[in-house]
Amino acid sequence: MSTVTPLRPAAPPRTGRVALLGTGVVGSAVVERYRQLRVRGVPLPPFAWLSNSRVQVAAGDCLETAIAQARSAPRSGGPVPPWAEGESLARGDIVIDATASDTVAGWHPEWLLRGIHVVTANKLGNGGDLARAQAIVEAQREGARYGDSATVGAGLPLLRLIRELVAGGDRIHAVEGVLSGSLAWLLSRYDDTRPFSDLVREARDAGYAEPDPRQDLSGEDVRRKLLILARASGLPLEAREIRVSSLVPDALRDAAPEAVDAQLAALDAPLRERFLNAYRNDARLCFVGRFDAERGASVGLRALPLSHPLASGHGTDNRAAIFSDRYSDQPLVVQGPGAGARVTAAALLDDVLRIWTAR
Ligand SMILES: NC(=O)C1=CN([C@@H]2O[C@H](COP(=O)(O)OP(=O)(O)OC[C@H]3O[C@@H](n4cnc5c(N)ncnc54)[C@H](O)[C@@H]3O)[C@@H](O)[C@H]2O)C=CC1
Ligand SMILES: N[C@@H](CC=O)C(=O)O
Repeated sequence: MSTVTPLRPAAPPRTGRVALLGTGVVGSAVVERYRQLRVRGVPLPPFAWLSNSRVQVAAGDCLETAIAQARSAPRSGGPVPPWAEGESLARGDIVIDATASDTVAGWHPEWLLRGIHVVTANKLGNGGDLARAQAIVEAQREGARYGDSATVGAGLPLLRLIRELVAGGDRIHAVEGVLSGSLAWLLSRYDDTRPFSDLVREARDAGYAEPDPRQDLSGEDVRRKLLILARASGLPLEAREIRVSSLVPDALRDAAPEAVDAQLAALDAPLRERFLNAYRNDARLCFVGRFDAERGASVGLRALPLSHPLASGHGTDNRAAIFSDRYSDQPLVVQGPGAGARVTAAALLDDVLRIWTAR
């Protein structure tokens, strides 16, 4: 009798492509990293197309040409985004959202329901309206996956850690931390030798700030991150339940987008006063977000003693302490760079790879 080694059925060919929305600071870094990873032989899905608010461009053979074409496309005032009318997405595709657009975030649940995986740096998916965040969780039951590592800490393993603790049966009691990379950078650089507003421009040019830096300075960006973390912890928090102390004076808050730069100097005097008060008391200014399952949630500037664990980071470092059943006395602490195009792009492509290689 001959022995026959059973043949393994051939693995079905992989279908699915990647498409990118947003060709700004983060989107451009995604394209750059995608190219580098391909050269190194990392197995990534083929690139179908990329789009911004003006145009949709097929990736073709040269991604650099495609992104240059998209970035130089003239402004279009149409009400419908170009990708909504252009080549569509199909089941198994992975769409990367590198925009700050509420319209795009509104599509996340719809794409998931259609079997399209979503990978996002845009926090308005699960860090905005609670109903949308819940729809995103529901829609994943259909099989498509949601990659949101980039939305908190620019990919630091903080969100993942919370989900793993929850999956292991731990209850999260509180999370407290410095969750804004741009504000961490600003407050670690500010020493009253240059106006605060100058540093804000530098943070914007370095790619740490939001497209509108008022989103950082008002605490709105940290509020979104706190919502994402709280919801991942099982707390269905609404934006209005977080007390936010904004750093933005009224004149800057009310400025039209094109007038923001000219109004940034309104930040200088109040920030100088807060800095000098902290300095005289041997304290350091830190912008801190905290949610507590029992005591509510808040976001704002605090003067912390130099010995405080949250006062120890450098540059864009985020630092977050997780208190849970198993980490009740000594918190679990995560620290590392929490803003910047390169770390964010890496987090997005990590999620793409996780989805692509798990199929
Ligand atoms: N810079 C950072 O360190 C981090 C940024 N993020 C997030 O990444 C996202 C992108 O940030 P940036 O690249 O700095 O912004 P950006 O302003 O440089 O680029 C935004 C892009 O989105 C496009 N866009 C806007 N509306 C669109 C629409 N309806 N359809 C298609 N494209 C549209 C714009 O045309 C532009 O290409 C934001 O949500 C931000 O919060 C997340 C983590 C870290
Ligand atoms: N503007 C954000 C960028 C990352 O989310 C920040 O400053 O942390």
